[in-house]
Amino acid sequence: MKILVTAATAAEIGPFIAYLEEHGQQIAQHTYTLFKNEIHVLPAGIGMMHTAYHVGKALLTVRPDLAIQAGIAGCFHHDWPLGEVVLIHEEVLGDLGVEEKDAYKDLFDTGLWKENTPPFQGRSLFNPIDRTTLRRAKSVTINTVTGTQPTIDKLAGKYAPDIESMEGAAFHYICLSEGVPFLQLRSISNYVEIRDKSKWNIPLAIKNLNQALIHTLKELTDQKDELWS
Ligand SMILES: O=C(O)c1cccc(C(=O)CC[C@H]2O[C@@H](n3cnc4c(=O)[nH]cnc43)[C@H](O)[C@@H]2O)c1
Repeated sequence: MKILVTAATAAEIGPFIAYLEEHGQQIAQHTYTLFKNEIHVLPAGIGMMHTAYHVGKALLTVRPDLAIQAGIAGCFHHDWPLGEVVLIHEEVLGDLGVEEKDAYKDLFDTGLWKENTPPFQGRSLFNPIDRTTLRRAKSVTINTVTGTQPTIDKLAGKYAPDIESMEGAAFHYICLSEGVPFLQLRSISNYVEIRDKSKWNIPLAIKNLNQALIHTLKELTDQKDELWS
């Protein structure tokens, strides 16, 4: 299988790249063989714009059989442990819309976007693949990391998300539009709360994310024939 592995920053998949260098074989720039797969590695940049451009271009040039987005993320639930890796099965957009009086309306509320316009189902971008042992989670994608109580209340009340990232919805949209099977793995580095970066545990989140990524690739290789049936 040809597999594209993308992250916002190289640091998030640093241990995975080190693993590829040690256990795989480099066959071109950013390209390795591992477990009989051809792995293309792509740090795409933070945010939806960079993800849309770089991942979109890679889908068209590499034509992978599977795309994996791996990254750290914020979590809305304080009883989900820092460092847990989850599989995102549903994505929504959290800050694309208009402010009107005291209310926030997204583009579906305004009528500028219509529900169920492909690849949306309702107002969400779902991943039809669901075959890992990881906890499934719903994520909201935003442009500004949430750090105040009114924004937490707005997002939690409107979308009931588990997780927050800055790229996930763009990744789902691109892969669904191009018909490329995909997985989005997110490791919890922090809680979505009033901002205090000293409480984030990025090293733990990155360590667990990369272990889960390697484990997932091994599992996928073993289950290759039944995965897409
Ligand atoms: O400071 C560092 O050492 C460091 C190392 C690796 C990555 C980073 C990042 O800042 C990655 C940005 C990336 O993280 C996602 N993220 C993480 N927490 C949240 C959140 O609470 N809300 C939204 N996004 C979050 C996001 O997808 C960024 O792309 C720093």
